[in-house]
Amino acid sequence: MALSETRTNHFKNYIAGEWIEGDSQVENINPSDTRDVVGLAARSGGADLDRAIDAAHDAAPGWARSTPQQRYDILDAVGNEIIARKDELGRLLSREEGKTLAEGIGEVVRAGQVFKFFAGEAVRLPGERLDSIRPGVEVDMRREPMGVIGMITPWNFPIAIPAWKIAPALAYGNAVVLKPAELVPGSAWALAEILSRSGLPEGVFNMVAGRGSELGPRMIENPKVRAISFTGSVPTGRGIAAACGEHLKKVQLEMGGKNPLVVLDDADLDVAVGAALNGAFFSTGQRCTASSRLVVSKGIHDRFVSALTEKLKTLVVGDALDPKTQMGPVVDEKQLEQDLSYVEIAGQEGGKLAIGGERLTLEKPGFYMAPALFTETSNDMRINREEVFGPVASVIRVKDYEEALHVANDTSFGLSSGICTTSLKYASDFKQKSEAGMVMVNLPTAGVDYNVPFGGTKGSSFGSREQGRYAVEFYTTVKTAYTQP
Ligand SMILES: NC(=O)C1=CN([C@@H]2O[C@H](COP(=O)(O)OP(=O)(O)OC[C@H]3O[C@@H](n4cnc5c(N)ncnc54)[C@H](OP(=O)(O)O)[C@@H]3O)[C@@H](O)[C@H]2O)C=CC1
Ligand SMILES: O=C(O)CCC(=O)C(=O)O
Repeated sequence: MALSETRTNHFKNYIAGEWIEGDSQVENINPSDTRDVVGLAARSGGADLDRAIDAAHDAAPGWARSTPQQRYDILDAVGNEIIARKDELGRLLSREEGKTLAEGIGEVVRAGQVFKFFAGEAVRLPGERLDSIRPGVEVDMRREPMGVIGMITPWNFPIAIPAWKIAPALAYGNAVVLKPAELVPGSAWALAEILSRSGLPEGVFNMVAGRGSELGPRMIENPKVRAISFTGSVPTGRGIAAACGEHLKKVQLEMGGKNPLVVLDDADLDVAVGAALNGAFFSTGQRCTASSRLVVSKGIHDRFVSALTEKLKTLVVGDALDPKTQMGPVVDEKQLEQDLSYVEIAGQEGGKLAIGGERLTLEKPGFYMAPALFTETSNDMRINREEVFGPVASVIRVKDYEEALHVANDTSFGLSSGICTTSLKYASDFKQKSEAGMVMVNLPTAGVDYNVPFGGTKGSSFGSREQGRYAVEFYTTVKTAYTQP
């Protein structure tokens, strides 16, 4: 089933080893050119979801008994195919989500690397053995699969986020039911299509597309689903956590951020401006790790603002598939309205708009916006408390490192944080005292490695970490076995 840029693609569900139409279909629209329909995607109701969960439940015991070598071979081959097709899959991703082609291809490669990483993890699943407190008794601790894992994924990383949930789940012997975001069904479909030819037994991987508000609660209520992994907004995440609590289901949530990038007087200006530009505006600011608060000390403030403003003046906003584009469109009309409304709110609260913030009308009809930078903001303004999830950043002027640290930590979120400084003392202190799950020194707050843990503190994350070998915690349960030989 090859992808087409000229014919209409049909993004079906994948259930029990078969491609299934949904109850109805929704158009997958290209945000760079709304005349372009990327495909027609299945929209299913509860019956398809129930069948997918049944299929996963039936397949789970067999897959749990598969050998580490079988899992390695399948996951490694999936990773290889994704990487080999990076240009084609990157185009599809950028066409449906709106990040630039370079970012789309980069994300596809990341997804492939994730599969290859977890192929390796499948053959080195750790166990432990301890001496019992009783004479002659042996105690073993083994990690076993959970069973069926339900996954609910967002639109902003349409292939990498499904990949970093699916790959560890399969590596550790679980069966999967994925519900991708309705806005970006193509990339999830392409991944499912690769998995469908990978040699996985029928039912081990299933994908059902449809409205989250309908399928999400139904997935959580189903007793055959043992754990839910979610990435998305805070309100949806909170609802999922509450429902999982009621149904005693293991849950992992990755949600928003209001990530600070601290810039100190002694920072290398080019490094700081580069980190801010990348962290705040690349991927159109649609990253939970985006640097939406730029906390800048007073000695470098004016130089930093002026250099960043100059960069933004020349940032090329346009069609995601045009190689000259440096920032693609916003994902859809609703998100664009949200971004523009925060520009208005920031202005009303006294923020000074240094540049951007308006809707752009370009040659092709799309959801384009000029990247916005606010100055003279304070940390109590809504623009600095609530996640915008678009190309909007604000500068908060502080007097010194101590105030910067305080402002950085004064938030209900705690996903990532960054500091630009040439001082080892401040870098080291910040790494220790920042209340974020991921801390960057002289690097953007966004753009993480696939082989280390990902996640935050406070309102950003809940449950154990994703990615790297720490993912084993969520996707397995520990069995303690006592033996009297
Ligand atoms: N942290 C992150 O990475 C992300 C954060 N966001 C934030 O969320 C805001 C809104 O974006 P949105 O896409 O609506 O985010 P949501 O949290 O609503 O969507 C994320 C996923 O959850 C599903 N979902 C929606 N409602 C429910 C529910 N009641 N139960 C279970 N699953 C559900 C969605 O399905 P479907 O979309 O198919 O209905 C999607 O697959 C953004 O503006 C941004 O601030 C958004 C995306 C990613
Ligand atoms: O910054 C990154 O590399 C990952 C961001 C992410 O996972 C997200 O925005 O959901």
